[in-house]
Amino acid sequence: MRVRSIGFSTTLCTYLRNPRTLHLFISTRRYSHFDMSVVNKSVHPFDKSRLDALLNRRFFYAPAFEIYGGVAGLYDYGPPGSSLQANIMAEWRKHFIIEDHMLELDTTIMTPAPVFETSGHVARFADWMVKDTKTGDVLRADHLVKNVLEARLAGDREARGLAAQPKDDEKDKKRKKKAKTVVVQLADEVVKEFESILAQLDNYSGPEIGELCRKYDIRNPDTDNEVGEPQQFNLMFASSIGPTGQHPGYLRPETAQGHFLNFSRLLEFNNGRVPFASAQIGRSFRNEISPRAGLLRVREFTMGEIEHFVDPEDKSHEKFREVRDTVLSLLDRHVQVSGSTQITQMTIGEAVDKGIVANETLGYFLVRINLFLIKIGINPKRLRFRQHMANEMAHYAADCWDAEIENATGWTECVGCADRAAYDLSVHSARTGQPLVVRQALKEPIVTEREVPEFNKKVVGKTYGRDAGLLQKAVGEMDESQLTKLKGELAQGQATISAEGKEFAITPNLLTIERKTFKQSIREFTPNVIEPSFGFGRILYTLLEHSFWCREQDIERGVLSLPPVVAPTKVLIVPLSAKEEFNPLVQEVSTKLRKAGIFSRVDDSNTSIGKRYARNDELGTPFGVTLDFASVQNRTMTLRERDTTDQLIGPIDDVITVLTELVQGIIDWPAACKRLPAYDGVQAVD
Ligand SMILES: Nc1ncnc2c1ncn2[C@@H]1O[C@H](COP(=O)(O)OP(=O)(O)OP(=O)(O)O)[C@@H](O)[C@H]1O
Repeated sequence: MRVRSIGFSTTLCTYLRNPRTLHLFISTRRYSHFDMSVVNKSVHPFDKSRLDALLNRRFFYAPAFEIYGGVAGLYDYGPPGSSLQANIMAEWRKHFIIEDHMLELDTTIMTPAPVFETSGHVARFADWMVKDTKTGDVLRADHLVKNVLEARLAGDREARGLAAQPKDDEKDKKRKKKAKTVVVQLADEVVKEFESILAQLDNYSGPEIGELCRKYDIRNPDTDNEVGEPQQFNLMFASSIGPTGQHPGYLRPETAQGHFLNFSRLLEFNNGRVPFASAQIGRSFRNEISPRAGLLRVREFTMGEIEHFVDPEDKSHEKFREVRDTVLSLLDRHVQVSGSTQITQMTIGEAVDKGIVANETLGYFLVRINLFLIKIGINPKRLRFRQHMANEMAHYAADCWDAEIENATGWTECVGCADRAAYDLSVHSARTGQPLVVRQALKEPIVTEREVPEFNKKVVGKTYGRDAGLLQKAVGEMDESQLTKLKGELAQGQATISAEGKEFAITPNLLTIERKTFKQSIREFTPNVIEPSFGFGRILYTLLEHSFWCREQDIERGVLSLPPVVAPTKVLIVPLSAKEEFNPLVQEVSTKLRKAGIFSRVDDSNTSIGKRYARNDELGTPFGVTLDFASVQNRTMTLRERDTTDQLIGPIDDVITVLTELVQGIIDWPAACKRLPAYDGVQAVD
């Protein structure tokens, strides 16, 4: 056994030469000033089929009900997928709920129909679909246009000899397959038109999409048949509650309504004060039209939603100062409407000051979302915030931004962040008669004066009989200046009022108008809601894509460079031999790691150590410790880092201390290399 000690800079160089570890290194906050342009030049270009095979082989997830033939858009997660999702959600709870003292909820999935009638989901939670005119196959209208136009642009690029950039290869291959790309050169104006349509496709209404299909002869790529007019399809799964079937209900398509319906209780819990936020992780269901994109579009998925309730007259955020200087990649609506997808790098402070992002609270959440995604391992170079265009946004929303992450299928919305104004609370309050409002004691009471009309009811009734109500209504609707004028006329003895074609003569014994003083010490208002809404399945899948690479020397050796914070297993314990004398040591290390709160697994399978590590590289296990004969004699063990395959060695307890700090994110690998000597003894491990 040979022990070699190397300096920090040598280790750091090895670490930085590897594009994957360089990415991890840079994405930690401490090194965020590094130039990211060198990242993602992986030796082997990304191959989605290899990743899919790995995820299937290692049972990250698989089609549900597979042995019955499966159902599109329904997936089961296996052991590593479940752990990965659980770890992402645990980090989400820490990053959002605990950091900002949010009030956590767990509300029901089954929801009575009146709730979704009131929220507008029954009428409007729909996508546009088109039917193949001959086979009746159903396609989502906007996705059809997107796929066909993108395929034509890919065909044009090929015809012009502009071989797609390596980065686009995967996308182009997929599109060609999906939309039967033919290599045809398009006129320059047509290319511009297509690019402009694609940049703002979300802005088109159903009938407008129908026009696009006719104008550009967009057909079903599977059959080459024409498609019919777009029709709306409601995405909610309908059900009924109770044995009589008389109480219709729906499986919720988002968790948000559960927050709004509990608003009064939450407000009371928060001592009657806003701002505050509620948060919930839970399942949602959407009957997607044609889910064919793996975890990116499914019919049942887990969401994390935050509803931040804020005073509509003050949407500042007390922690905005802390995040002002954070630079985000923004794609605002004006850029998209001009047909471009050019991203602007801008600090959130500047974006809010210039009115590009509507308010500080929305800006604060965009930064927090950005931080969270980078922390769990999303590549910041492939993350942008896209603002909704006017038609894309709900009519009541004040502003809306999507965190989009680039993957092999293009840019995909993974988090929506909307300012929903007062819409939800107002409609539920109007329907139920329950006041969903904040009552705020004013520091200084507001004193106002105004003219108040008072009828002598007996006299009015006697004089005008049934028309008395008409007269009272007309006076009641008068504004301040009309009342002042009427008061002046009455002071002269008599006045005349017209209402609905009738004339009423009035005298001071019938109506008096007096100036009165009013003191208001309570302000009542419906709070506005800022809503960040996360889909964990989409985040998990894009994270797997961003983490996947193959070793330079062997394309068959896939690695998932998941950061320790989310990796399903943090440490692999590898006894070099199955001999019984190793057992007490394996037990000891395993117990010590468990006590340190580190999830580890023992791999004592009867296979070579290299194969055991390779298997765990595919599972994203960031660290491995090897126990060999020297360990039994000297109580030392080696520590291997997944991405560099570098190894260190030290006394068992020292290695566990360093490991604990690595897993908790207190130190990174280069720092660990300063704490323990390098080991290059038994090279067979790789
Ligand atoms: N069918 C789905 N499958 C997986 N995740 C989804 C699905 N629909 C929505 N999500 C997730 O829930 C989040 C919030 O939902 P939201 O209603 O804003 O999505 P959406 O605008 O309907 O998405 P899309 O336009 O892609 O259908 C999304 O950002 C996404 O992460």
